Amino acid sequence: MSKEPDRLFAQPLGQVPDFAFNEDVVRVFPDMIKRSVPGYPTIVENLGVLAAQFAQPNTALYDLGSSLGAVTQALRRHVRSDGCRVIAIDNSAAMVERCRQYLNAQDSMFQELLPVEVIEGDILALEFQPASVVAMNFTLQFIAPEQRLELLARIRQSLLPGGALILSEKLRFNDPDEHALLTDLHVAFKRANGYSELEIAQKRSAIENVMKPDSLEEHRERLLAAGFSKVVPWFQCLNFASLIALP
Ligand SMILES: Nc1ncnc2c1ncn2[C@@H]1O[C@H](C[S@+](CC[C@H]([NH3+])C(=O)[O-])CC(=O)[O-])[C@@H](O)[C@H]1O
Ligand SMILES: O=C(O)C(=O)Cc1ccccc1
Repeated sequence: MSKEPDRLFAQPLGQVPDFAFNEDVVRVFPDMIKRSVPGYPTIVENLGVLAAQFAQPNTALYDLGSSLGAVTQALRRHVRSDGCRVIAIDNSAAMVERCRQYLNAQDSMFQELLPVEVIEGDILALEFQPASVVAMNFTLQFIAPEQRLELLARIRQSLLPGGALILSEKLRFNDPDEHALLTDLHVAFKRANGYSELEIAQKRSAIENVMKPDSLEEHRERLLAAGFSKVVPWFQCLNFASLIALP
């Protein structure tokens, strides 16, 4: 499968277009996300372990904004509860097409994997079925800020007792010094992973209009407003974190 390195922002682009999950991004996505998101492999691997603790028999497990299905693969490998199925959804046709190929490859390599359905669609228009695990791994930050609370409230309503939402996001920080420090350290992480100053600068301007991170405090308050009873951060690496929200 694709091992193509991410060079999408290596040449001067003049006007940098807004970031979109198109075919060019799909081709380099595994490399891009690993070199851009500190802790990403650890989060994905442990998401499967966490999900296995919350999964209830005969329920749906959602992977919202599934991209190439990395989280779906972890859910299928780790969850052992009877009668569970994974529903992966993404609104990028290019992502969904490649995701289905990766999942077919996973099917041919492992036995006893959970069944999976991959939907090309908008999570804002999704009719949720009763679910025990909802994973949103770096997807909420791409949803328009004014639509986030309603989406989380609908997820909360679909969650069964004993289940959980696992939410991973890039964070903003209310304290300007903390924000500057962790942003600088994230740039150092990208540099250490081989990105040039030009690549880092052009990617920053590509995502600034389409990806709007919130602070941990904003996440906690909104999750409580959406009806969740408890919010527990379980991972943070620099300005990237993952939370467990309990119904
Ligand atoms: N409204 C929407 N409806 C459906 N999908 C959407 C929507 N908005 C954005 N997306 C999709 O959400 C995904 C976000 S990437 C998730 C990584 C993955 N979870 C991973 O763990 O590898 C995060 C990142 O690239 O930083 C993209 O595939 C979008 O097409
Ligand atoms: O690259 C960045 O700076 C990010 O914040 C993460 C990211 C990763 C992949 C696509 C878009 C944003």
